[in-house]
Amino acid sequence: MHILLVDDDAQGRSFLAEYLQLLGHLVTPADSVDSALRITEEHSFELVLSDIAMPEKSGIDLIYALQAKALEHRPDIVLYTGHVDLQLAIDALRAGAFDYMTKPIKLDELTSILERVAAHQNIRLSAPDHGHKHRHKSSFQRKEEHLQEVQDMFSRLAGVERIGIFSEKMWDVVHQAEQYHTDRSMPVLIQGETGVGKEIIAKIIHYGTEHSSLPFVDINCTAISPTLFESELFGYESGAFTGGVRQGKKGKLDMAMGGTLFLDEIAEIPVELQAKLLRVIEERQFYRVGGLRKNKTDIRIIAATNLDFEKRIQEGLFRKDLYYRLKVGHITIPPLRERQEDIAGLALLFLRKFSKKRGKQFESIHPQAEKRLVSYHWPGNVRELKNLMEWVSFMHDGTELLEKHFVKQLSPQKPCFSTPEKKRVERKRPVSNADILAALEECGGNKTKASQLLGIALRTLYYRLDKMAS
Ligand SMILES: Nc1ncnc2c1ncn2[C@@H]1O[C@H](COP(=O)(O)OP(=O)(O)OP(=O)(O)O)[C@@H](O)[C@H]1O
Repeated sequence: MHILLVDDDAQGRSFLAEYLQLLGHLVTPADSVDSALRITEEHSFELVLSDIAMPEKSGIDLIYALQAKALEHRPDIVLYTGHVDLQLAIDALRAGAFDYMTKPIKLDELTSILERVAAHQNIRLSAPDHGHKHRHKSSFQRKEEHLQEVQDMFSRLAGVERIGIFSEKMWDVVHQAEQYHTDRSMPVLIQGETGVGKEIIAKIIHYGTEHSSLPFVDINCTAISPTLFESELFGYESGAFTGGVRQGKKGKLDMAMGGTLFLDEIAEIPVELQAKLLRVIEERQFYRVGGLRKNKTDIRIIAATNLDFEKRIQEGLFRKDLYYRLKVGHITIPPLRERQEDIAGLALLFLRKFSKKRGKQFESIHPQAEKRLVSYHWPGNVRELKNLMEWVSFMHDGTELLEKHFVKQLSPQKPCFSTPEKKRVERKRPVSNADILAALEECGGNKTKASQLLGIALRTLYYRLDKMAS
């Protein structure tokens, strides 16, 4: 890579330059932000590696100045600083830095960042070209190679199932998650529509880069009744309930000790439990149901929601103090339709995975089919795309995914049922699994239509289907 190295300290600069050259990179040094900006007018770089604190302008000023320039090729920017300051790191990442390091720079950390920048730059260079069929195909093949590289890296880093990241917006999200991983005391709130990948990001925050073997315990706040919620979360002492286990039971807080408690769908936690949860987070201790002894906690809290928190607060359904306590760290995952660069890569990843599982041949996606996938609005986000690819590899076979394989499954932009509200009011009993299957059949497998027919949220339908499948 061609690296622009910006540091006012000549000694530090030459030490770093020497190391980067030893790794085979071409290094251009600069001693200030202004001189770096002048150099970028004549040369193009894959990486700008810069100190944050410099006498006149800072590394963060450099990010903004580079963003304002119409560069032919956009470099990734990595900043470093002598102060361990999480806020500064967050500011740098928010400004658009690719990553952040603290001095003294650890060479293995630097090497791993360089590898990630190289993979990221490769993805940029292989952005799909929709103009010409043959160019399109070769760019797709290049993308497949990089996809492999990136997936391998993520399965290694996060210790979770293979994930695909192809858009800059998602790379930014992943970098923020890795940054939050470094401070366990900071609660993190993840917001985003249903199916965008909030749980995956929660796992990256938890597992981080060193494959944490500490527990990751999740609790779905919508799936448990208020009475059970308390015993699920706090556990109970022996004799607390008639019918409870004689020797008592550990709660999720106990199970998550030393690790992470992931509170999914947090905005829907009953109001009466919010004060108790706030107390646990603030005091880091809790009572079991029926217990007299205080138990200490040492857990990281990550919460997620797809609801509008501000609205819940205004409606009196969520405590403001708990909201602010949870969102000390904060990540928003954009919906899939706002990161279209992810769609083709993820579709191919899922298509191959499910084809392999079912002994089918699917290997690639026809450009017309890709165009259709990319232009669809994906109300169920990545989960909907994943389910669609599973359905296709179940129903069809071939080497290339064609538009006709899936087009009938896509829901129209506008719901086809004009009176979903009326239907919702008419339903008096809870939706059973049989109702769900019947609705899906009636709607030809289209989940958006089926959820409207049933009068339940699309995400509730996905949740119920996941439960039925497991
Ligand atoms: N980047 C990705 N790569 C691979 N799979 C992904 C990615 N993002 C999401 N998925 C898959 O999509 C599905 C939905 O993701 P996840 O459960 O993390 O979403 P969520 O935002 O937590 O949804 P909900 O709000 O409904 O709980 C999962 O099966 C997950 O594995």
